[in-house]
Amino acid sequence: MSGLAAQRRVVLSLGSNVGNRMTALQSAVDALFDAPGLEPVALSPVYETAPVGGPEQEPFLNAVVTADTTMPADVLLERAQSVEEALGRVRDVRWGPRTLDVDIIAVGGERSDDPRLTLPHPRAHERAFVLRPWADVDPGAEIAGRGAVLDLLAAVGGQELNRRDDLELRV
Ligand SMILES: Nc1ncnc2c1ncn2[C@@H]1O[C@H](COP(=O)(O)OP(=O)(O)OP(=O)(O)O)[C@@H](O)[C@H]1O
Ligand SMILES: Nc1nc2c(c(=O)[nH]1)N=C(CO)CN2
Repeated sequence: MSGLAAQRRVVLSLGSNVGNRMTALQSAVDALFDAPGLEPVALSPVYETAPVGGPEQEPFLNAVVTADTTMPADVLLERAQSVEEALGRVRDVRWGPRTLDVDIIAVGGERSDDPRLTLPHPRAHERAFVLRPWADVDPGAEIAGRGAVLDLLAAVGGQELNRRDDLELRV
């Protein structure tokens, strides 16, 4: 999958529901953009969200980050996973609690069904905690093969989320 790639817009989803959640999100932003290769475009507002799926667990803080890059998608995944590991993420329970989760939602219009990196993210279209902050920073966004983010958001029901205007990510 590696090789030269054109510049394209990438969409990353950040989530935390263990420990100091805001510190985890801000540290993730710092680490993602610390190394060269990823140019920040926008940081969404921060939302407090009820857990979707998995065991009973604490509420999450979620946000979306957009950036431009020429990095191949698999290198981007390595960056995302190394940021998760640096923040102490232990992979145990599926959809369970985590200090930091970095999901790659989209890499331009690329599509992949490789289980190591599925693009667009296979569950993004049904997650208000991804769609709401993404639409905040890019109201015209679309998920390849699924449709407009705002239409998808309107179709998702019953996922509680509250915008936390007292919290702000910075780059
Ligand atoms: N678009 C993607 N973004 C991040 N990881 C992905 C993606 N597609 C496939 N994966 C793979 O999914 C594996 C599990 O990821 P992770 O532990 O973050 O899942 P999760 O956050 O618990 O659940 P979900 O995938 O529903 O968000 C990773 O090892 C990774 O290789
Ligand atoms: N509210 C919320 N729920 C989740 C989240 C998340 O980030 N926020 N992440 C999950 C696995 O990626 C599963 N469920």
